[in-house]
Amino acid sequence: MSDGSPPERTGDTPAAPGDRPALRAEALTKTHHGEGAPAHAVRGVDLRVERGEFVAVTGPSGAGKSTLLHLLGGLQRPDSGSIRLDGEPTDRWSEARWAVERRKRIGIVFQFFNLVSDLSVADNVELPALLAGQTPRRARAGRGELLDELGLTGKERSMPGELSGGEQQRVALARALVNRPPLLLADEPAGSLDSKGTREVMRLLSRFHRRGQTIVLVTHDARLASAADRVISFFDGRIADDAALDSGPPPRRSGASGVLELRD
Ligand SMILES: Nc1ncnc2c1ncn2[C@@H]1O[C@H](COP(=O)(O)OP(=O)(O)OP(=O)(O)O)[C@@H](O)[C@H]1O
Repeated sequence: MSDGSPPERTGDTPAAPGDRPALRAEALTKTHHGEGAPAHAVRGVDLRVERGEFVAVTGPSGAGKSTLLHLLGGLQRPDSGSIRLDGEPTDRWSEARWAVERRKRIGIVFQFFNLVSDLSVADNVELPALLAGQTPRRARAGRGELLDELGLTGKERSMPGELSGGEQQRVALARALVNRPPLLLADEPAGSLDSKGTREVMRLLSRFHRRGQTIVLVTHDARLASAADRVISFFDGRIADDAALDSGPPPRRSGASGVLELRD
């Protein structure tokens, strides 16, 4: 229909009032054109994530998990398909608009922390808050609260290079969450950590989830995935399985496809 018409009904879900999943992707595709043959990283993915849901996306290397997460966070653009955040279509968002919206409503954490190496811990965490328009006083207060909660009090003036991997990842989490984004996208957030660091990240994600944080987590790690409500198996650019987990560890196999046959 033409522009200006009421929001379209798309996919198999009727557009009921108040029916606003945190995230809705429809028929997403993305092909990377690099040196060699084109990589069909995401091939027609439909995904719905409810508010407050914790979804783990797992699958073999090269399956397209990171690409999917990048699309969901607007870090890459799909070739086709659509993404709605809280029911709002993002298809026409410019890069600048995505940047603004990310600051407000999407926290992103990567495997390699992506901290600014020549800024202190405090500044790394406050920066997104300041960029989002918070007053310095509020940014400082938010930073203090989060660092406290993440067990990093006393590290404010440290530089990232002076911290352990686990500490740096906690700073990255603080930075992703300082604007209290409704949605957290995490790409292998414990990928470079030892088992203690992995446990820490898992505990923190679970804690934020219990408070209502919506989380989409890409991970190879079955332990991390087991903290989620739902595990999506991604294979060859597509969702091969999508299964709810019973709450609380240990996770159980769900059905014949064995979605939790994950190995470290
Ligand atoms: N920027 C890029 N340019 C070219 N090809 C890319 C690019 N990014 C990803 N690819 C290719 O797209 C496919 C999917 O990659 P992606 O990183 O999304 O997979 P993944 O499941 O996250 O893998 P891993 O678990 O190893 O991180 C791979 O074949 C990869 O080589």
